[in-house]
Amino acid sequence: MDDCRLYVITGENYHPGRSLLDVMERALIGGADILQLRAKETPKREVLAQAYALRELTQRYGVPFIINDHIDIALAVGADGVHLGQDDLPLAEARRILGPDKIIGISTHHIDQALDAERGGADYIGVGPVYPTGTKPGRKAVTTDYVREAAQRVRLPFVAIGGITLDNVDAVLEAGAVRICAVSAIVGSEDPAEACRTFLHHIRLKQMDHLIAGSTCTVCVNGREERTSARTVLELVEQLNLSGKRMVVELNGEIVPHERWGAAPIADGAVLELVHFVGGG
Ligand SMILES: Cc1ncc(COP(=O)(O)OP(=O)(O)O)c(N)n1
Ligand SMILES: Cc1nc(C(=O)O)sc1CCOP(=O)(O)O
Ligand SMILES: [Mg+2]
Repeated sequence: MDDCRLYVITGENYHPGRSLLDVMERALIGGADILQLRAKETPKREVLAQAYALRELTQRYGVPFIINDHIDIALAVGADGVHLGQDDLPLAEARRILGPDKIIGISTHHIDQALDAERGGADYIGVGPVYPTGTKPGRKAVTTDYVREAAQRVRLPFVAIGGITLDNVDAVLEAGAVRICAVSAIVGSEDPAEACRTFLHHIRLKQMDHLIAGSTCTVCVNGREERTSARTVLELVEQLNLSGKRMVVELNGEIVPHERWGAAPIADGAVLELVHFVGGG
């Protein structure tokens, strides 16, 4: 999952007259590096047949294959894992059934759900819907604010999903996503291979921006912008020559206990308040 950048999900209603296998193979040719079978309105036996066919296709391209919702189908066809939502089988049960090696992805719409999934042993999370989308009508968009929050606070790989198109993907990447997931913008496009190539081009350009900016990021410390290569609160405190000082550290509005400084990640845009006690008595 770490290396995946472009996650493509099936959506048969988006390509009338073109076969599922043809469209998904075009996505793979364009560089999709993880595929999910999601078929909400299809009879289960048909989903099973589609799953066998996509298992064979993804194996040919050496790409992980995930089944949405149906753990039994994932096991039957030897898929690499499943994707589960907040109302699907709980993560712990799914892990018990699937064992330690299968990939389990969990949809999240709020940071608390993301942190729960992380603690519960998910392999990745979905963060969305970033924008309103006809693929999940009626779902409130979480906006790029949640993407930004996930980028700062979640250590697990996450994929941004929901209403992402070639017109808005830069804003999602700018918010800190490094993995993009899409249905309609890819399988509904005239040329899914070209759509994938263009998504990947945007993703790589953003990766290059990060490299060019070096390994530093901009954080706001007590109201002042600082560039830092620190990746944790502990490293930042050391870089500011404040080690050993009695201090309370607030990261993005939350106090970080001293024993967690070494594990508290700092990402671009982090806001820190370092309250440093001077003198005694
Ligand atoms: C990568 C990814 N993220 C989110 C979802 C949505 O899953 P869920 O919330 O269970 O909703 P349905 O897809 O089942 O309608 C997903 N499938 N994949
Ligand atoms: C299936 C799904 N899950 C979402 C979530 O936020 O959990 S958004 C979504 C739809 C993604 O399709 P499109 O790229 O066409 O908007
Ligand atoms: Mg589901």
